[in-house]
Amino acid sequence: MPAELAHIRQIMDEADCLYTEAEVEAAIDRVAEKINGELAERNPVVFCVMNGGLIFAGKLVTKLGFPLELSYLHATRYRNETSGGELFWKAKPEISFIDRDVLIIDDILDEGHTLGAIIDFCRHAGAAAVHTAVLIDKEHQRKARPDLKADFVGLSCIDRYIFGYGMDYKGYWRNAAGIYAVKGL
Ligand SMILES: O=P(O)(O)OC[C@H]1O[C@H](OP(=O)(O)OP(=O)(O)O)[C@H](O)[C@@H]1O
Ligand SMILES: Nc1nc2[nH]cnc2c(=O)[nH]1
Repeated sequence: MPAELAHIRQIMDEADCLYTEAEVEAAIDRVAEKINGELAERNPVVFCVMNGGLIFAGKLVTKLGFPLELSYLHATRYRNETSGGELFWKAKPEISFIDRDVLIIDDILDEGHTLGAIIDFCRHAGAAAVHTAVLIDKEHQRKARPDLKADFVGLSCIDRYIFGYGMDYKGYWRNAAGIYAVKGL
């Protein structure tokens, strides 16, 4: 086994489980119920933020009981590292959302640079309203805009580097069926 892959396996072996699969699934159910209550009549355009938003968005939208259009955008600032840098747009939204409600779905609200920039982008591009859903909100005092909260939040977590349910450790373990914190980070 390549040394790098052994390290990736060891990360899982030593990680702390913050939320089990059952706990995350229950949180996704709760978020879906809230969105069904608030957006069912708004005909939103839904954007998954790639890559991390993939699992949460995929699971969430199947629980939304109203017609919606689903697409993606790709903005990244961690680029498989464990600390963030400049936001880089890999793909801007292709579906027009001028004068429409938009729902942005992402995995994690950490410092908030990513979600803030996406919200700004959608507003400047003519969205009527921008709604945001994140699977998990990390609790600390380093938020880029302390007033920026996601409208729909599944879970919250302590200030550690986490992976699973779409979130990666060096590009791996987005597939982990639970949310884990890396030992020592
Ligand atoms: O709140 P912030 O500190 O801005 O961090 C949150 C963002 O970081 C992750 O994306 P990342 O840049 O790692 O790309 P990825 O989705 O491909 O993992 C995550 O998916 C969020 O989009
Ligand atoms: N995988 C992962 N991506 C992030 N992006 C911002 N914070 C995190 C984190 O804790 N884990």
